[in-house]
Order: sequence, then structure tokens, then C-alpha cells
Amino acid sequence: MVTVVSHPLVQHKLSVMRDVRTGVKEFRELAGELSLLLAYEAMRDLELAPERLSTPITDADFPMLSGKKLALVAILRAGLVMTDAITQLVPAAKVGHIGLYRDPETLAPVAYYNKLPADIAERRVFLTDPMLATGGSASAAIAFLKEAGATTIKLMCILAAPEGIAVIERDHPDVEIVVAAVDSHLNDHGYIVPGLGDAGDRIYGTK
Ligand SMILES: O=P(O)(O)OC[C@H]1O[C@H](OP(=O)(O)OP(=O)(O)O)[C@H](O)[C@@H]1O
Ligand SMILES: O=c1cc[nH]c(=O)[nH]1
Ligand SMILES: [Mg+2]
Repeated sequence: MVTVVSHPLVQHKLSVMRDVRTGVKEFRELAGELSLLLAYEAMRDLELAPERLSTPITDADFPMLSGKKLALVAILRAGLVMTDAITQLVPAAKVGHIGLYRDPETLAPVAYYNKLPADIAERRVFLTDPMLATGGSASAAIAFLKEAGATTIKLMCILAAPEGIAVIERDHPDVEIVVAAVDSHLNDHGYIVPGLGDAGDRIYGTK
């Protein structure tokens, strides 16, 4: 299942990120802001349970988060800016990191790091990566999470290509995707068109 967050604030911020004139500082800030808005949508179905509390006026039952605890997992590098932002909303969430880069020739994901919370199997996982292009990186990351025992996984991306969505739906039909926009297609180098360029390079200023 794919949820496209069509809220005007999300769409405006994404358009500014796409603009080639947007510099590193603003791009990184916008990626963080968009991540909060995507998380608001992705976490819409978190469970609540009534808890007895005292206001200054009286005692009553009020909704508090219940159910599985949360884990945020970043696909390095670019997913890091998303988990960093989202911890503002859910400070008790544990954070995992999966290091993957895409081989520029084959476009296949290459794994170089993997550090997940020990109790990942008991947590609801929100996997972050700004870009879902061929889907190879996200599919490999989800496979790592499942090997580690995770059963409830949502993938949060800023931008996706139809090709990447199709790969996740094929490899991991149980994983929901929350994204700000789905673009037209991939170019011959595996970049999303019209896209926003290389997210990692634009976040960290490495090009
Ligand atoms: O869907 P895919 O075709 O796998 O492409 C998407 C991946 O490419 C980018 O990472 P990149 O390989 O550039 O690594 P980086 O974040 O370290 O720059 C992006 O952040 C995704 O992880
Ligand atoms: O368009 C793309 C595709 C993969 N990775 C990116 O950062 N951008
Ligand atoms: Mg990159």
C-alpha cells in the first residue's frame, strides 16, 4: 500500500528541495521538516489506550500511546537526516542504522554497516530513506530487518519512482510506503525524473 502525502505544505517544501538553486543548508532543513510531516501521516495508526491522569481540575482518562514500542531505522547516509528529525516527535524510539550504497555501474545495493536495536523484533519499525529509485536499497534493508525479526515495517521516503514502488510491492507486499510524491520514471543512470538529484550529496554537500 502506498500513501502519497498530498498536503500543500509537503508539496511546497518538496518543490523547493527539487529546485537546483536550493543550497545544502536549506535542503537539509527541508528534508528534516518534510520528515516530520511524513511521520505525522505514517504514525497515524499508532495505538492509543486510556490512562488515568490528574489535570489541575480533576482526574479523568486520557489517550496515551500504547502497543508496540517504536524503532526508527535509517538507510545511510541520506536516511539519517530523516531519523534525526523524527526523534523530535518520538524521543523514546530506538534508532537503527543500515549502511548501503548503490553501485554506480550496476545500481545494486552494497551493504557496509548494520546496527539495529537488540529488541527490534518487538518494535514497530519506521525505515527511512529520502529516495526510492530502483528499490534495491530499500528492499535489501527490509530483508535485513526481517532477518533480525522485525514484523511490522513502514517505509518512509520523500520521493519514489514507480519502478521502486513495484519492487517493494513484489519483494515485501506487507510493507506500507509513505511518500511525498511519486515521480515519472528513472533515467539511464537510475536517477528519479524529474526528481531532486542525489539526496545524499545535496544533504551533505559532497558534490
Ligand atoms: O532505490 P535505489 O536504486 O537503491 O536508490 C536509492 C538509494 O540511493 C541513494 O543512496 P546512495 O547510494 O546515493 O548512498 P548515499 O546515501 O550514501 O549517498 C538513496 O539515499 C537510496 O539509499
Ligand atoms: O534520483 C536518485 C536516485 C537514487 N538516489 C538519489 O539520491 N537520487
Ligand atoms: Mg547518494
